[in-house]
Amino acid sequence: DTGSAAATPEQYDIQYLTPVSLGTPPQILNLDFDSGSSDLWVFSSETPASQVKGQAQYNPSKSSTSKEVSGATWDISYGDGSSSSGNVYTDVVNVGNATFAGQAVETAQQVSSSFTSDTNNDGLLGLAFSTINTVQPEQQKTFFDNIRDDLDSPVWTADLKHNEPGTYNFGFIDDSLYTGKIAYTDVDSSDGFWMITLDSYSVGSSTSNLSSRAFHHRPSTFPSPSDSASTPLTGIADTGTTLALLPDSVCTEYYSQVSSAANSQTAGGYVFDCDATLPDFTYTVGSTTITIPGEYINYAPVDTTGEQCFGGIQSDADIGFSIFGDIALKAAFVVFEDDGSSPRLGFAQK
Ligand SMILES: O=C(CCCl)NNC1=[NH+]CCN1
Repeated sequence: DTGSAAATPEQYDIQYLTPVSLGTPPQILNLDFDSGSSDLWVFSSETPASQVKGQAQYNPSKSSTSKEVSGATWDISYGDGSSSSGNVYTDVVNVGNATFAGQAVETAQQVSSSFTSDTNNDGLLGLAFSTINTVQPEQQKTFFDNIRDDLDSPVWTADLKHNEPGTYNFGFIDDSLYTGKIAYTDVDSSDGFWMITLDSYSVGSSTSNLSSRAFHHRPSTFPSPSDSASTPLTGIADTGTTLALLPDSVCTEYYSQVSSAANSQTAGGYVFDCDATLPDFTYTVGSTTITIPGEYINYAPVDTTGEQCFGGIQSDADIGFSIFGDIALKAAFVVFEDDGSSPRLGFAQK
């Protein structure tokens, strides 16, 4: 079995929506595929009308294959402070022809205001590890965990793009979607996330040739060997988070290259003049180097005046790890591989 479906960005690539078929006859909802969480939940006939603003709603009573999971409930909160909760059914779920008959479909009886106002988002499809699925008393499996053994290969891939539709594939690696080689790195799934360590990063036109060998009489003004060219970054690959949330030291290093940049309390992060030229941000996984173009990091205007813009790189302070969100992932072809025992993440240029 394999599946392939489009990942279409909302404005400013704030999130990517993918059509999913639920039930019999098919009910199509557009869901946010989220490698940072593990619940498949949908706006439903059980969602109060006051909390629905244009979203499509899954109606289990209109599906001949839905079954209520008696006594099961779910309740989830996300890193951005949004939340939702409700009941649980199983039903047929089809993503681009990859199908599972008994997928847990979590129906929302409550959604927080940011979901209500997100009118095109009909729910989330979690793709982190099932150990953090929130259904009680019997935890449920993610769509990927359910279909993994039926897939040609135990992988799903993300080819997210800037301001244009990309692709989520299940069960196969489409070699036409990337260039060069895919470099893999081990995943620590102990917290339920696709947590990895990037080998290094660099800001702007790389100074990484200032290796200790090349400048053994390095003037004191040159970066020391501990500079970014060899500093690792540990964080989660999270398709459900819009920005790249990185350590304060990295943010300081990055925005020190942008003369108009300031860390604004009122805006909630680093802002700069919208006409600023931003440096690229590069990260490496093994022998593969991924460059996020500076223009991707000029994320969006702060307000309708369009004078100040909000950065795509922001601080990961108070989270405990970095979050490599869409800003970081859309520059790469990303392979999420899990054979059930030793998960890996693969990165390639494209
Ligand atoms: O919640 C997180 C961060 C986990 Cl540390 N990512 N996924 C998501 N979905 C909606 C908003 N954010």
